[in-house]
Amino acid sequence: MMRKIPVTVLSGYLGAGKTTILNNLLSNTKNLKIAVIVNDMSEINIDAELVEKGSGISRTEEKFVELSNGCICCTLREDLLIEVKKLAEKGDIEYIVIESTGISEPIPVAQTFSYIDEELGIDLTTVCRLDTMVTVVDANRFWHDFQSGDTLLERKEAVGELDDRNVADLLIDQIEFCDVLILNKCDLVDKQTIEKLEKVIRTLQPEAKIIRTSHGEVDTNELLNTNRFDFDKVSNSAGWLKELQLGHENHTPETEEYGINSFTYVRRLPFHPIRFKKWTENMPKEIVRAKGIVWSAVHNKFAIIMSQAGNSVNIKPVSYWVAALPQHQQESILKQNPLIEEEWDLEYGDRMTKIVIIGIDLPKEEIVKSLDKCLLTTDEINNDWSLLENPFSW
Ligand SMILES: Nc1nc2c(ncn2[C@@H]2O[C@H](COP(=O)(O)OP(=O)(O)OP(=O)(O)O)[C@@H](O)[C@H]2O)c(=O)[nH]1
Repeated sequence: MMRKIPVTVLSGYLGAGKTTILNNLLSNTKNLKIAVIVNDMSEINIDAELVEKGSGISRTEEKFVELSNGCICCTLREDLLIEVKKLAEKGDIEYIVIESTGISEPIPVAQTFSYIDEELGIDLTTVCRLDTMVTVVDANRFWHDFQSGDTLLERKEAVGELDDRNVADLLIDQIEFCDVLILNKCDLVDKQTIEKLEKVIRTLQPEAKIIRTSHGEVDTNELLNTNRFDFDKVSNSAGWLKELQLGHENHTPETEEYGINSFTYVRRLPFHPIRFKKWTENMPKEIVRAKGIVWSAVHNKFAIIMSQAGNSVNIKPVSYWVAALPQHQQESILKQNPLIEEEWDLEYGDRMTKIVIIGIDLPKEEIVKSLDKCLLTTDEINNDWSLLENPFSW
């Protein structure tokens, strides 16, 4: 059987230091035949030039595949698939490193290597093995970018006019889906700031290996052939998800260094949709990350997902409540999911709100009180909920 080519993917926001890390890596692995796939948004593909010059490795040993005018995660997924397959079939490549654009999300890239693409009929899992998903974070710019509230469009970094992603959402996606997280540019930040940032990132991403670097200098063994990647494991590695799975209503981590803490807000009553929406528009500034399932009184059929990062809040329907499904479906779902059955309420079924809140110096009691004020009052519970106004566009 053909040996599968290991693949490392470098993600990270624009300017975090991906190219610098790649250059260091290439100059330290001169005996390994590495193919580099560089995906740059700009027309001149500056990254590829830098890689070439910086590494000093000849073209015979290196293969550069530049994917132009798009980003790996969406428009050029097809290109990526085809390029990787071509490289693998050539047979003289020992390793593939992909530097994704600063605005690409890691999950679709990982999916490209984990599942067969039905449309193109390409199955990379037979020729490649995703080895490590690396996310590079700029320790100096992180808080500035995270709290900016900017969208990619405002920064002229979007894929197109319809790309409404927020910088904070992108940063959180990259942090929450990785095996190795490089906290780069530590030379520009004082030690205490780095310690605190690392603790926050550790809370957002409890599983990944965190490595502090300056000028992208990192031991190659931390990036290549680490065998760290596992799709299910990394999909469940986000801090908010771990906290949710713990299932303790008032769970508090043992260490609260730097005031970083988290808790889960759980209620079995619905929110008044307008009051809840208002709450999300004025969230306490101490909250860094909040995510969870919400039960809104005008949306009794489907659960809503609320995801906040920095100044960005997304609220949208996610799936039907099991209790809103026909009886026979309910029964088969409950049979397969003892956890849902365990939490089943005789009147409301699986409808409930569970929000994980992660932050710094969180005024927990105040937050809980303000959220409780969004719940339906006893009077409201006794009235017809369907008459409540729906403030959302869906
Ligand atoms: N002071 C300092 N500067 C750094 C460090 N790492 C990278 N830089 C500089 O930061 C700038 C951006 O670095 P790149 O490696 O190009 O970042 P990138 O993530 O590849 O950027 P994009 O391709 O635009 O997404 C360059 O000018 C680097 O020289 C670091 O650790 N400390």
